[in-house]
Amino acid sequence: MSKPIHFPPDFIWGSATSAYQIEGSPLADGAGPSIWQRFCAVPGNVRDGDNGDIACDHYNRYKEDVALMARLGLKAYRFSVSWSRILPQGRGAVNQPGLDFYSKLIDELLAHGIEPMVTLYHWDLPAALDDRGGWLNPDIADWFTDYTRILFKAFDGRVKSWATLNEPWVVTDGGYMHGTLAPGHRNLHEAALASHNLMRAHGSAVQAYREIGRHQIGIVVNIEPKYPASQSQEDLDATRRADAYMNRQYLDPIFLGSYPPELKQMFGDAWPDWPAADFDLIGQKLDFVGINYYTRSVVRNEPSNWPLKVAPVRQPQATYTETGWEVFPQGLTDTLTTFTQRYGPMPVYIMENGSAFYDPPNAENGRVHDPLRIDCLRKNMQALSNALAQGVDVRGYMVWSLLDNLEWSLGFAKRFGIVHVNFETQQRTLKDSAYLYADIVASNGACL
Ligand SMILES: OC[C@@H]1[C@@H](O)[C@H](O)[C@@H](O)c2nc(CNc3ccccc3)cn21
Repeated sequence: MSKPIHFPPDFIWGSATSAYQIEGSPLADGAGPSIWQRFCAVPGNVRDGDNGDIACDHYNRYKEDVALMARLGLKAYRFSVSWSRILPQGRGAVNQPGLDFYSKLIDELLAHGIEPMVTLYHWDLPAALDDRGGWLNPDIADWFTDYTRILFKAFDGRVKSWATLNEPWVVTDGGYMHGTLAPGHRNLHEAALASHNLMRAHGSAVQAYREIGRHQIGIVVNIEPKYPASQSQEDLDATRRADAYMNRQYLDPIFLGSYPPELKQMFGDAWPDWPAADFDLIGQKLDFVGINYYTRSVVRNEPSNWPLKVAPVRQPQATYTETGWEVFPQGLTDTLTTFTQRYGPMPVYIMENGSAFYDPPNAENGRVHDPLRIDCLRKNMQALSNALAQGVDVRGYMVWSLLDNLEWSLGFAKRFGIVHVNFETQQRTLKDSAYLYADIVASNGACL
């Protein structure tokens, strides 16, 4: 028996995207290249040789896309700023046309009554900074802070919600541990260093915001709850290692003043004793935490798997998405209640939640029927409502994603949008899930 679904009257419903995945025109109007421009140019890095040169052409079509958001009745829109549009060299001279684009986007959103929620870094590091070591160079904390100050000064009068980083775990694990994402490194020592520098940069930017800003700032982390495949000690230990590495690595230093001890055990001499002063910087008070939830993982011990010695266990009865993620809405409830138990009550936003399924437009009527995405959305709404009923202070939900877009190294083949994009014609078509989401927004969930 499912529990009654209820959301607070001021609950904020929105959608989320990121710059490199939707904008296109990466070098337009003086912008500099990012590490994703470089990564996509290396054959084999991205499926089908896809890249962000055009993507959803949002750089030119942002007014059309804001009108879509208004058509859906969205109250907020989470987007990221491309650092190298603002600072083509990553630091130094400001590119005014880059600032102008985001200023126009923000004004268009506000004109439609849609709150802009800005992510300052969503993986697209300026290539010029990568040439100076990127996240491996301790100076990046200052480079990032200088960049964020420019945006705080330019937009804090109109932007009331800022997030420093999107998913430092993915940046580190994909970009420096396994090399599956830009900049494509595979090095344990580099992964540890990049991870810590990301957190130093985060703390430094929050510190700067406290001097300049008047609204709220937080961080966005991905949480994938881990469940042991068995109650054997090996599997219980493996589950704890996986949870420490993916879920606690970034929130513990912010809220508890130290990294999970499992990290030193896993990384060995690749994990130094970080300076105590760094934790004062990292531990800046936040106004909210953004959580991206997609799936859970059932974990077993696997000694042969570098470096965590864990392996996922597929669940035979479960539904899996096109990205191989189990549909497990209970994991959303568990993520939120566990967060509150570990770090205490504080405002939380679900900044990403969605699913990739293959839903081609109907040849006759052009409609895009996406029943599996609808089922996933409905179940996640129930799970979110259950977390609220258990007292978790969830303030809003941003569906990932507004548009089908460039799914990083998976290219355009994996589609998360509630709006279908024909990448040849750039035609947008509301999927059935978009109509449902519009009803959810309009009724504040009462339609469910
Ligand atoms: O994969 C869907 C989205 C992606 O398009 C967003 O840019 C990114 O913020 C995002 N994060 C996750 C969840 N975390 C994750 C886990 C393993 C690999 C990659 C991402 C999913 N997504």
